[in-house]
Amino acid sequence: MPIAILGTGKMGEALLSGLLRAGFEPDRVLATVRRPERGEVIAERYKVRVVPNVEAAQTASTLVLAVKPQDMARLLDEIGPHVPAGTLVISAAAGITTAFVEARIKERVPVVRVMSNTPVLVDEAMSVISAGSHAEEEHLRRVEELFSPVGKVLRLPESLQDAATALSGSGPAYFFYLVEAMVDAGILLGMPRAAALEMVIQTLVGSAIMLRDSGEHPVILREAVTSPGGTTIAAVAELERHRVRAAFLDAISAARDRGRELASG
Ligand SMILES: NC(=O)C1=CN([C@@H]2O[C@H](COP(=O)(O)OP(=O)(O)OC[C@H]3O[C@@H](n4cnc5c(N)ncnc54)[C@H](O)[C@@H]3O)[C@@H](O)[C@H]2O)C=CC1
Ligand SMILES: O=C(O)[C@@H]1CCC=N1
Repeated sequence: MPIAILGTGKMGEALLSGLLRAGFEPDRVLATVRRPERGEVIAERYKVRVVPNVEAAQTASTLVLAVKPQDMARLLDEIGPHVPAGTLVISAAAGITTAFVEARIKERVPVVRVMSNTPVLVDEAMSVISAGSHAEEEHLRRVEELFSPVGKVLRLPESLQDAATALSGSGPAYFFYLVEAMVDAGILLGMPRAAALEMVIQTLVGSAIMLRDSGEHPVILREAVTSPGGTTIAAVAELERHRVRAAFLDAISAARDRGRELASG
């Protein structure tokens, strides 16, 4: 039985491409779109069948809902009466609770909420999953099987999903923002733009791999770079003076709060 992505935008396409890289046959994957031109692009690029939402809901044994939170109620109103019992429904939207999805589907179906992130495009996603009230161990395992080929999967209680959205769902944006800011700093110091970008990206990649593979706490890794009376501490002192750590705490709390608001439109 096929799997269907409903709402094949940026995240839906990233998940679709991940499923195909993980070995799903294109003829076992369905996609739905709002705009026909987008449908042509998706069908041409991935050789999957683009179908109406109701057909996807009636045909697929697993549905991945990847529309924007603000569009979720309308999508569920459309497909809710047609989703057969036993269909696994995976919601990938920020802020939308499993209860919100369950309440709009006529049959009693297992719902699993997933917060993934765009590194799914390079098989390095962080996907946080939580079970809805009718989802059992076997459903969580099926979701793990779907998402583990494209990155890490972590089970957490649904009460932490908005925090996960703020931390890892939106997280790539914070690193890209940091890269932009560091490249600007390089430009300020007279570094050619291309050289600055290359230096910052390689520094980020090297640091990320050290964090992942060394098992050391980030404080230890930072201390190893920070010589007494040296250059790094001069920079860290400025970051502290500008309250960058406090800004991160506030920023990520704001993202969590925004997630909580999204289900109400
Ligand atoms: N972009 C990201 O980094 C992440 C996004 N998400 C979640 O993924 C979801 C999608 O986000 P994006 O891909 O960024 O947005 P997007 O706007 O690129 O994709 C949504 C797609 O759904 C389509 N759509 C809307 N209503 C539809 C309907 N009734 N039937 C069929 N298609 C419909 C839109 O035309 C659009 O192509 C959101 O709920 C977001 O919270 C989750 C994690 C990360
Ligand atoms: O910005 C957003 O609302 C989505 C959810 C997580 C990442 N992007």
